[in-house]
Amino acid sequence: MTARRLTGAPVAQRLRAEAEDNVTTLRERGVVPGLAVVVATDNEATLWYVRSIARAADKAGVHCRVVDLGAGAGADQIASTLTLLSADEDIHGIILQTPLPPGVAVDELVAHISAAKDVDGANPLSLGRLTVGQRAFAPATARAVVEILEHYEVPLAGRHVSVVGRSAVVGKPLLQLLLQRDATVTVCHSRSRPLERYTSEAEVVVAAVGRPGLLTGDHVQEGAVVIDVGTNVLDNGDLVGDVEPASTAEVASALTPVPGGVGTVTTALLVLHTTQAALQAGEELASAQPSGSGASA
Ligand SMILES: NC(=O)C1=CN([C@@H]2O[C@H](COP(=O)(O)OP(=O)(O)OC[C@H]3O[C@@H](n4cnc5c(N)ncnc54)[C@H](OP(=O)(O)O)[C@@H]3O)[C@@H](O)[C@H]2O)C=CC1
Ligand SMILES: Nc1nc(=O)c2c([nH]1)NC[C@@H]1CN(c3ccc(C(=O)N[C@@H](CCC(=O)O)C(=O)O)cc3)C=[N+]21
Repeated sequence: MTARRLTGAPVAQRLRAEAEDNVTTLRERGVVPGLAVVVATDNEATLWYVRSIARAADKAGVHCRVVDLGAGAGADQIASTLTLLSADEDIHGIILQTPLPPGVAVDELVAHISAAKDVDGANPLSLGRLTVGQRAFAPATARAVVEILEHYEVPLAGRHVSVVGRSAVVGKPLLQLLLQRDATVTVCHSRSRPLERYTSEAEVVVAAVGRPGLLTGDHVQEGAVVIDVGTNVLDNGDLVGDVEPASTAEVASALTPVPGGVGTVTTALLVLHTTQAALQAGEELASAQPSGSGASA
């Protein structure tokens, strides 16, 4: 079998169109959606990612404010920045980029991002709300996986999905999104041995680990759909996923490429989430300040 390439481009294009519709609606209300990206690192890959978010936002008509606190920023400074942005009316979405300076823990800081502006689902409250089925933004990457599966009409209800990786950014929220769609889900991690025991029984396999070549054709069953979330930069500068494409494509029925797969959709979703947060902020304001006569009934 030669696997079909499930590229992210058509999925991202549809999400961008949705974001542009939202921007048009917002503009009619005199609102320019604003996304703040807080950075405290000089990590090259992160800075590249921040530039690509800023480009995508600009193209969609979303104002992107990069708040670069430098690699020497302390936890207090980052926390107060997030608190200020959470109260800033021009900002509708906030992302805190990792890695953070040594000794600064991300878990406590993300709690300073207001849930309404948490467009990358980083605040533990967002994951909690997602888990019990309340409205919350899922981390863009986790949602990107589901958007790709839905775009290519890969059924999820009643199917077995094996997710490799249990981080709060990908594995855990993805588990919730898949359960919402009635999949049966196995979540694997570094202690799941042998890994193929848990991946070879699944109709859909998602790799989100950060290790080139972790998953091969030997790990998946004939006809499986494989989603590669990994973005690993090799010494020669090449970007590769967690899945060995050649051997996997011989067994799988479909596979997302890296680059050109999940990553492209992730950025589009961050922008879309920001426009959705801006729309929601407007709706909440309207219901909090009733202006018409019927509103007080
Ligand atoms: N395309 C995109 O938009 C994005 C891509 N990524 C990429 O996805 C990858 C994962 O990112 P992230 O979730 O943040 O990474 P983390 O390092 O936070 O988590 C990695 C997970 O993989 C598990 N793991 C490690 N080794 C193995 C192994 N040998 N077998 C099975 N599981 C293993 C870990 O297990 P344990 O919990 O036991 O340690 C952990 O749960 C990275 O390549 C990252 O760059 C991430 C976010 C967005
Ligand atoms: N809390 C958190 N959220 C993240 O979303 C997150 C993170 N942490 N840590 C780091 C990873 C990495 N990541 C990428 C997103 C998009 C591309 C992307 O757009 N890639 C394109 C282009 C790549 C290229 O051409 O170099 C592609 O795959 O086609 C890549 C990588 C988000 N991450």
